[in-house]
Amino acid sequence: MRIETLRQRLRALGANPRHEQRVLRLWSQALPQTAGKRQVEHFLPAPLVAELPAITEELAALARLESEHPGEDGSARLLVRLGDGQLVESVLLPRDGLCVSTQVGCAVGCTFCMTGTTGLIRQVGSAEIVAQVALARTKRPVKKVVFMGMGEPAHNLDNVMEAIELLGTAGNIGHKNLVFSTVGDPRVFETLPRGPVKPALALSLHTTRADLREQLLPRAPRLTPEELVEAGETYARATGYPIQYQWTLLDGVNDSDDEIEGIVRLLSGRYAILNMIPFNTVEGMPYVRPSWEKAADIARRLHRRGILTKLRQSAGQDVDGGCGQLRARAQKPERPVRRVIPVSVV
Ligand SMILES: C[S@@+](CC[C@H](N)C(=O)[O-])C[C@H]1O[C@@H](n2cnc3c(N)ncnc32)[C@H](O)[C@@H]1O
Ligand code: SF4
Repeated sequence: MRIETLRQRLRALGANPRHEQRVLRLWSQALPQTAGKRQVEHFLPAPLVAELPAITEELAALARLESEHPGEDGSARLLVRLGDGQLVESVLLPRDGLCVSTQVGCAVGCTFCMTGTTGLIRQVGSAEIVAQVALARTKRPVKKVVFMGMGEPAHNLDNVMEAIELLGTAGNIGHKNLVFSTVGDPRVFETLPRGPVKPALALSLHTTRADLREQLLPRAPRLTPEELVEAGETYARATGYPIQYQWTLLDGVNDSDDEIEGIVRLLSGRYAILNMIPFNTVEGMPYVRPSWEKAADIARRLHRRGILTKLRQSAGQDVDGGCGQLRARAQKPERPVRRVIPVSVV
């Protein structure tokens, strides 16, 4: 469902913009029903008050908790069932963060990502994206939302931008705490600066070699690493937030000395943070997770060369590997849970 459809319905029931905002705030912030009910009945037009229980029930049905898989680092993976029965993953991150899904499946087909193996199944509607946040907020506070779950936000831009606008206003999330993660697409660099809520941007770079990037991200738009960084820098300067470059570290593939030199060449002097994430092993994929020592050594070398580098353990990893694995296992219950020993983050 689109948020715009919900807004139209509220307007048809007599809501003015303030009423609309109030209902959206109660929903997206998962505010307590009792306090909300008193406020709502006091402020809203009678036809809307009469319909509110049905609307509240419909919004709750957009994203229901299927199962919860706690990690050992304060994170938890949530398997979420959407209204039509499709499953997506959200992840409760340490420090009040939440990772949400923007598509069921993904058309980009990155060769290291479980979500990419199915192709695109369907878009996640803007209201379903916000519903993931509302659901998470019934469990714990959410002050940061990263669009790093299943799917490519650039391929579902209208829905993602609509959700961002709501989360950054009625949803009470600071704009720089909304993180749009993408393989990069010219439409992203045109659309994001124009929105009323400008999110922070994470660009999944993974290599400084255009030919290797085409192999690893077979159906990503053909922007070269240089073009990506140039467009990212313009956005960073316009918003005042650094670009987070994502680098899934694949042993023997994108961890060479040449790549390190390429990163220094590309990112020196840029308003940027490099997030290195050692590959989360996905069954059947031809990649190896580098040792933590090797990854830490690369991060230290980049630091010494002036590149702000963070080595990250992706959240919830001890309950399952890369994004989409929990969903894949739910679809095929015989798939075993792969346990990985958690290690500290540099
Ligand atoms: C799942 S994607 C979703 C957002 C967007 N499609 C993108 O690629 O930026 C978020 C991040 O997860 C990373 N990722 C996917 N599969 C991974 C794996 N098996 N191990 C480590 N990181 C992985 C991607 O490289 C990307 O940076
Ligand atoms: S890493 Fe992102 S773009 Fe690539 S297949 Fe996975 S979800 Fe899609």
